[in-house]
Amino acid sequence: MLSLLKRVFTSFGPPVAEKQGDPIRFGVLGAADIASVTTFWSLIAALTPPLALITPAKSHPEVIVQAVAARDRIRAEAFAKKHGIPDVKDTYQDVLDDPNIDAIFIPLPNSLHYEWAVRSIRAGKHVLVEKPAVDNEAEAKLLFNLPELSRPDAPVLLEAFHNRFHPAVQKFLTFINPADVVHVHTDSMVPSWFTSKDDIEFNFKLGGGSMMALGTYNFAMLRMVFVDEPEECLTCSTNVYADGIHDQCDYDFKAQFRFPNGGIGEATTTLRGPLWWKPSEARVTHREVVVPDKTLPASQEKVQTRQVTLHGFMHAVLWHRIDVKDSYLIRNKADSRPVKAWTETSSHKAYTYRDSGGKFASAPGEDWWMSYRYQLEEFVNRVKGSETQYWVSGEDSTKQMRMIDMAYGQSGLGLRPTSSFV
Ligand SMILES: NC(=O)C1=CN([C@@H]2O[C@H](COP(=O)(O)OP(=O)(O)OC[C@H]3O[C@@H](n4cnc5c(N)ncnc54)[C@H](OP(=O)(O)O)[C@@H]3O)[C@@H](O)[C@H]2O)C=CC1
Ligand SMILES: O=C1OC[C@@H](O)[C@H](O)[C@H]1O
Repeated sequence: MLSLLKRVFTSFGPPVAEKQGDPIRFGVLGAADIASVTTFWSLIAALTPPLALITPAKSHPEVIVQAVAARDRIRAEAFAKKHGIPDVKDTYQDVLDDPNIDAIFIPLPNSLHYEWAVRSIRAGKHVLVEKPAVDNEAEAKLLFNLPELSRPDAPVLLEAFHNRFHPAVQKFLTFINPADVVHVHTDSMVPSWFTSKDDIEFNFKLGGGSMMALGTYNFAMLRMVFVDEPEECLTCSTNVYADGIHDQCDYDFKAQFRFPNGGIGEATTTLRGPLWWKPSEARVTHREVVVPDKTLPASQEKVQTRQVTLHGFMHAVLWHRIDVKDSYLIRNKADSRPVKAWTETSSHKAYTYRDSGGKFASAPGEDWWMSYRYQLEEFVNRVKGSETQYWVSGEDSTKQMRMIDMAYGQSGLGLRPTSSFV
């Protein structure tokens, strides 16, 4: 308990690193802050820039949050003062036009990601754009194939899929054999008192919907578990506020996808969940496989069925647990009659890559690093031309948007609208 408190406390108030070398100077577009809070969701939303960039930047020796702009300058000034950001600009474009700024963080409503990412890249800036990267696959194809991105000195562009960078998620994947996966259940939620109809998450024009806000994390887990893309969205049922205004924005959904190995991936999310928050969960069931066992007579065989569950795939720094359950059976080959059955279970945690071992074992990190901090580490590595251990490519983000489109297509709510910006 003490170590949990210490870890969480330090993750929100990390030690401040002395800035060194040639730090990357970030500009932030938008200044959502506590002043604009009306619901718990808007509190979380107001925390997006602090969580995703400002806090992680404190402990990173090569990152400075240099400038911010908001639609309202007074609000931007208050935000800058509160977070110790030196420069306030009058407009988002002014941030992009500042030669002192190297990288742009885009925590705007989803429908504005495409436009401001394109503008930033055209201004020669590196870009960290909030998830979902854009509104739909068509936008993703345009954004991630911008000619500026294939030049030798191309800027770095990353969809801020923070949880994927956390060692817990990577460790979880090491227990899975993708070819043998038959079923994956994923769920994520926030309680109903977190949200209100007025949140941007329920505004269709701004790219709202629970699949965009939370479900995309479930979808990414499915894609990572199968190491493949879904062939079809079999079902997608949704609920909406049917009031003539919010009708196209799901406040919850349940979708099922078929993957190329025949396995089924299921995602369910709600922005109007029960009172108590429940950590996100990914539960993977493998098919039965024969395990060689030389101690058995030739007439018998040993089979194993594995289930792997990651509790807390979104906010692993707060708490997570990986449960591995192997069910074994020794049976007669001739008539499948069971001879002996038993179960072996183990639980694992990985707050650092040292803990997780495997191919990323040498990657840096502390147990109090949030997923956002791990993400920032890799973003900086890319910008500096250093090796990255883990990355979410533009191709990956485009496939992610294709999956979201599949689900919205199947749901009948329709794809999120494409930007008119060219
Ligand atoms: N990684 C994370 O932890 C989280 C990520 N997100 C993601 O962050 C992004 C922003 O979502 P969220 O934080 O909920 O958003 P907010 O409602 O807090 O809005 C973010 C900012 O968007 C700006 N904005 C510009 N145009 C508009 C407009 N037309 N309507 C409303 N706002 C506008 C506002 O900036 P200004 O100050 O200039 O007025 C506002 O501060 C989304 O992509 C979401 O998916 C959301 C929650 C958590
Ligand atoms: O995108 C998000 O939305 C919901 C939040 O709980 C979460 O922190 C964030 O990543």
